[in-house]
Amino acid sequence: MASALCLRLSSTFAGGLSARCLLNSRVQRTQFLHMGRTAFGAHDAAFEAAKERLNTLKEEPDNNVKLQIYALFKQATKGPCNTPKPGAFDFVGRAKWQAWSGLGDISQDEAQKQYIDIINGLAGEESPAETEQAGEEASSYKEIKVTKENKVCSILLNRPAKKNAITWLMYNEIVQALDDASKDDSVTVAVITGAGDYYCSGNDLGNFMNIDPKDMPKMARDGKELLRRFVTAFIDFPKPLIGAVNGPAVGVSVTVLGLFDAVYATDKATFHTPFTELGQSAEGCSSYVFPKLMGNTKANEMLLFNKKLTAHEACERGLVTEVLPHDSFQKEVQTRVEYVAQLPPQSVREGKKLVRDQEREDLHKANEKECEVLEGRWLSEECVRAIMSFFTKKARL
Ligand SMILES: CCCCC/C=C/CC(=O)SCCNC(=O)CCNC(=O)[C@H](O)C(C)(C)COP(=O)(O)OP(=O)(O)OC[C@H]1O[C@@H](n2cnc3c(N)ncnc32)[C@H](O)[C@@H]1OP(=O)(O)O
Repeated sequence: MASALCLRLSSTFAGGLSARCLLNSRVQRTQFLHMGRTAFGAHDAAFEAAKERLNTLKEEPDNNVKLQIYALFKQATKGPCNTPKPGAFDFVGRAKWQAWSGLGDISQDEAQKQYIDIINGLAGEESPAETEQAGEEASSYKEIKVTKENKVCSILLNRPAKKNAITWLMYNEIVQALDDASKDDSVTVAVITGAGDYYCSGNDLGNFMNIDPKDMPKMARDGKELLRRFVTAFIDFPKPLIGAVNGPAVGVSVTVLGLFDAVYATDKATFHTPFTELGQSAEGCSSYVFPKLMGNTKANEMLLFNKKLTAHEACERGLVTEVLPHDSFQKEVQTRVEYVAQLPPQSVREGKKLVRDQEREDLHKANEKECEVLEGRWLSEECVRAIMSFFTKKARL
């Protein structure tokens, strides 16, 4: 069943690439050349250039972006969707159909324009030379930004356009940054925060797309291993780790907060772990830590029944140390972090170790167990359907 349901949004249907396929035959090319302005739109040259640019992108766009590109290409070249809706189990076909029909009757000209804008935007993102030349520390990180200053290592989740959703790359980068901060003697404290209006929207649901059905079990195994390593990096981080929750937090970004040493939240932050809505299950050691922090019934309210907490509720339940006013959040957090940074580092490390050692083994066991259960969940029909709903814009939290 899992393989029948899994999604494959391969690049061959993503607009420009399918454009190339569409125009492969001589007849099609001739038709294309004779379509002219009325059949297409006022941006023909730029549209052609955008198609070429799409083929030269170094990184494949996210699947939902591919869907958008596909839909706009169809609308620009064929007009409004006029094909029958694919059957219930043709998930990819339905996603494509829904994306195209979702454009309604916007004109071919407008579709061309949006297609060009998206592709030019993607191409622009691939040349971020200006920020690097602005004198910032050279860094190999792509989706987080790490800065070290005055003994503080700051890890910024840096995909604001996607609400800082965590991709496979980003999980790896966070593990790498924590490992580096733990070994760097110039660092006494680490802080994690988010760019833009969100702290983090949790696991990037695109992590589960673009998978060939036969590769689903491997994807689940690899995901389990990556998640295990990710959570382990938090359990064993030896220095003080502080969360600066600058906005809403979702999923795995909430659960691992239970492994931080202090969590400061703006009064605009919310805390949401919608695992069962997504056909998934608890991770980040939350099945162990949350009941200890807040008691079983309150933990269940979050982990099983998906209750979204305000910052004050999260503080009452012990997940947040202190709620700070949004307008002075950065400044207030900085004061607290600077205080921790100048404390005698060995003393703080020994103190943290004493506390963590009380439950370290149990945390590792909880992590193992949670990852095992999740591996099975990712292969379930419930989970695949929930992710599909997200990408076809039927369901947002
Ligand atoms: C190694 C694997 C380990 C796996 C560990 C498992 C972890 C479990 C979890 O973390 S479960 C939580 C998963 N997260 C979600 O379900 C959140 C999904 N997102 C939303 O519901 C909404 O986007 C929102 C409520 C976070 C924000 O809504 P809003 O309307 O304000 O904004 P948009 O929906 O328009 O979002 C802006 C763009 O960001 C993309 N995006 C947001 N969150 C995610 C995400 N988690 N995964 C992928 N993409 C995300 C969204 O698609 C928009 O992109 P677009 O502009 O290109 O459409």
